[in-house]
Amino acid sequence: MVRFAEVGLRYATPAGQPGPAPEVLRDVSFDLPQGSFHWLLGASGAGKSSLLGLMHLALRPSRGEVEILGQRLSRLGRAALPALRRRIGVVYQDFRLLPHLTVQENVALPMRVAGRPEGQLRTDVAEMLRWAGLEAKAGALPATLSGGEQQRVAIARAVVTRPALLVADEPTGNLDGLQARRVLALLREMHRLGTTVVVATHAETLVAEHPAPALRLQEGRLVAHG
Ligand SMILES: Nc1ncnc2c1ncn2[C@@H]1O[C@H](COP(=O)(O)OP(=O)(O)OP(=O)(O)O)[C@@H](O)[C@H]1O
Repeated sequence: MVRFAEVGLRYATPAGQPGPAPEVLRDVSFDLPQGSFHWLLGASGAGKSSLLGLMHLALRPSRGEVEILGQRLSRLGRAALPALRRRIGVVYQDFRLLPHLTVQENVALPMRVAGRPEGQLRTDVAEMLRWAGLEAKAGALPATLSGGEQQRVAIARAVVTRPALLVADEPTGNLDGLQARRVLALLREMHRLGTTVVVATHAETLVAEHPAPALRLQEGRLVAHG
């Protein structure tokens, strides 16, 4: 489902700096089975966001092989990337909702982009809003919602197209304990429904409450997997 083999990642060298930038991920190898749930742990700067960026195809490895949903990136042309990306849901710490669109319109957006018919779109969006406990907020703009509500909109938007892989980058980082638990409950529910889920976090309390296999990074290297 997700396979990394000897992966290295180096960002572009900033202009005016001599030599290549250092590798921020080094020799990272692991295999995540379909339908698994994994925490992604590590100190600030360890490389968690970079690793997630590779998983959701925002980045390409500088060396090694990344295989996502059975597709090897090294063999995938640029033209094939958008279709593969649409099978991956992404949730960010800062929600990244479109501020001028209502909750309902934000959740509908990936379906519009995928060209789904209007009828199916309305049914699926309504179902997602119910699932995320947001029916009463369907017509609201993001700025009028709490952080926890905004993150639940972001999750609904990430999963409305039923992605096979869902990655979340510090999804509870801006939330209090109760809101964080509600957000995590939605991510766990997606896992129960068969989605492969990876959640990067610093929230040790949540991790302790929900024991699951973890990938642990230290200075760009994978130091634990299991
Ligand atoms: N766009 C970028 N260009 C250059 N270097 C970057 C870029 N993004 C991240 N880095 C560097 O890569 C390393 C890993 O950063 P990354 O954001 O992946 O870590 P992280 O574990 O997610 O940290 P945090 O928990 O603070 O979000 C850091 O040294 C960071 O400075």
